[in-house]
Amino acid sequence: MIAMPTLVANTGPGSQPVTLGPVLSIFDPVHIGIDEFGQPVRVPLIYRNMLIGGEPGSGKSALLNAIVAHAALSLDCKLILLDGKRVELGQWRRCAEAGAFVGPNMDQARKLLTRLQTMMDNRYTFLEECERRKVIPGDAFTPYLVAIDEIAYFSATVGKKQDREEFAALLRDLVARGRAVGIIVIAATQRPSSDIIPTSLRDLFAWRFAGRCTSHSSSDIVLGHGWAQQGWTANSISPTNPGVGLLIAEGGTPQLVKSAYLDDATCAAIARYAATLRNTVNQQAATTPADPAGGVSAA
Ligand SMILES: Nc1ncnc2c1ncn2[C@@H]1O[C@H](COP(=O)(O)OP(=O)(O)OP(=O)(O)O)[C@@H](O)[C@H]1O
Repeated sequence: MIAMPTLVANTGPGSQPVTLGPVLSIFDPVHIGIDEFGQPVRVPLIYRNMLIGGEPGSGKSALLNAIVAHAALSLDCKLILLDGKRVELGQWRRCAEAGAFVGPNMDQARKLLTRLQTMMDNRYTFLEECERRKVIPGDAFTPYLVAIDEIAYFSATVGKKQDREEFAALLRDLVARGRAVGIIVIAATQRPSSDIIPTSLRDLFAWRFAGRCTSHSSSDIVLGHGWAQQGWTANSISPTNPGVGLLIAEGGTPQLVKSAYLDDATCAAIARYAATLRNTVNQQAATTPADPAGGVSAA
């Protein structure tokens, strides 16, 4: 595991470095909750994607926020946020890249994913020329975490059919090809139906979390066909226990997890702290071009 470094910023020529506080790394496993035995559940997200499904109120946004919190505190990761409701991920707006917080605007969503797709292709060209297969810690390529709450808003609800199809195709391409170049997609949907999550798309997500679902088949749409018949169904989760869900990894068996929960005040406090860290790093990078580390180092 990569150690949690402390960010040290130089405040100007001749001044003493200022310690800002600890930061995380997106190359570290992300704490998403506890298992049935109260043990922490940490999932590696780098080179992977996660699909979060479940009925309204099952705790999807809460899990998404816990993951975004880790990414926001990881200064080796950039944030792209798409949130049709604006308030689910809104607290992280200042941590996102410029222009990379998209609310209920299909046009902006398509343009953002198109830019990401172009960047992904450029990164592959670079890796190919360097005879490498993937990004690594400390690389010139910073990983991106793309959080979407909720997929169906863009892929099935708003805009023209052609635009929705284009959005779905772009998302599929990013999920399919983005992993090696450091693009991590975490997407939530309250409609785990086959028109929103076709098997071909679901199977591209290495991690899948099914919060309480209204039916066995909705649960299977998230986890994979046949799990309900084997007794693993998110339909049996109590509606009075939000945040509980079944987590499955590629090729694994579902595991019961209670997701970590950050209330609004805690989320806001972490977001403010992360935004301050990020601003400091960006300012240092802008004002001290002669220093290859931008005047900021992780010590
Ligand atoms: N892990 C958790 N622990 C405790 N309470 C939780 C947890 N996750 C969610 N909750 C509670 O459940 C409520 C609903 O959660 P959340 O908004 O994440 O659901 P959702 O599935 O995203 O709903 P929607 O689809 O309507 O957006 C939260 O406001 C919170 O009170």
